[in-house]
Amino acid sequence: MAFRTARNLAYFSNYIRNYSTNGPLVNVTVNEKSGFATATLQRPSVNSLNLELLTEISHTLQQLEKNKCRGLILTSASNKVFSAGLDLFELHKPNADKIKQMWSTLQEVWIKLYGSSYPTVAVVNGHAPAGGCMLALSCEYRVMLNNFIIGLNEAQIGFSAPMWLIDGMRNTIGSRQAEFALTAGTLFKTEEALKIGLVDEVAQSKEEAIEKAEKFLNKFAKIPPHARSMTKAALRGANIQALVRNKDEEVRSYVDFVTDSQFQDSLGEFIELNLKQKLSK
Ligand SMILES: CC/C=C\CCC/C=C/C(=O)SCCNC(=O)CCNC(=O)[C@H](O)C(C)(C)COP(=O)(O)OP(=O)(O)OC[C@H]1O[C@@H](n2cnc3c(N)ncnc32)[C@H](O)[C@@H]1OP(=O)(O)O
Repeated sequence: MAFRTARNLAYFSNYIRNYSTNGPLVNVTVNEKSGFATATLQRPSVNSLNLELLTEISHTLQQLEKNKCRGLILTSASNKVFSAGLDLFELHKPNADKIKQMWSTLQEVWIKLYGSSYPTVAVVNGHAPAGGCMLALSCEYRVMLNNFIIGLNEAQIGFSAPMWLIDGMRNTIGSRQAEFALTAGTLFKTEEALKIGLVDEVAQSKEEAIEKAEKFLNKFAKIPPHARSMTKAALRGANIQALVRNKDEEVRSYVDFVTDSQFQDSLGEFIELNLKQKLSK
């Protein structure tokens, strides 16, 4: 067991509380009874993933792994947006070095979350396009609130989701649905997402969603943690290894792609059409 004594659990809780004070963009709390951690993304206003937020998520996941977390609930402080995906303003006319770091940190986040030894649930309490959907897909279970959207809309913005993310979508909703969804860049409403299996349960409130998430995590209470994590690694390891082998090459091609004028034009159009905040000319 990860926490054999109440003292261990108390130490872990304090550790996480202390750690959380250092992270303004991700707040981590631990339920002392269950030992489950809740990581709440809180970058105003839509948790768009810039380098700072990605770095903090990556660091949080590393700390949770180190401290033998018993289960993670990933959610948002906003009651409208879980995460709006990559920060589109940072992708526009970018500094190549920063984009390089951003992409490489995004890969790290996926590797750590998708490959975590502990069980994970996304409480999707708001919209989750693109990178927001990626975070949810990396978890083992998704509980979503009604009247929001989720999906991989990269095609609409002018690029393709990377292979590891396509595989995650395929594993979750099946090849045929994934092909339809990815080529059209479909964003699904909560009920539609439930129907195709992109989310596992729907909840009417965040409290209900957290209850459902805890119920999922509690399913593993009697399963030896090492057996659970070995099985997860066996199921997910090949996808992770494929990215690890190709990490640097993918960063290089992503930087080339994003800095190209054709992508910049289509990104500019997407921002002008879809976001309230406009580009400074
Ligand atoms: C080769 C590369 C391969 C793969 C990459 C794969 C990984 C991931 C890629 C991505 O994540 S790309 C990002 C895609 N994101 C989107 O398409 C989301 C766009 N945003 C929206 O659709 C909506 O804003 C919303 C998230 C549904 C929320 O709608 P709502 O009406 O509630 O809010 P509003 O539109 O008014 O936005 C509030 C505020 O937030 C700013 N905003 C929104 N999204 C982003 C974003 N992605 N990046 C930066 N900023 C964003 C928006 O401009 C508003 O700002 P303001 O308050 O200052 O006006």
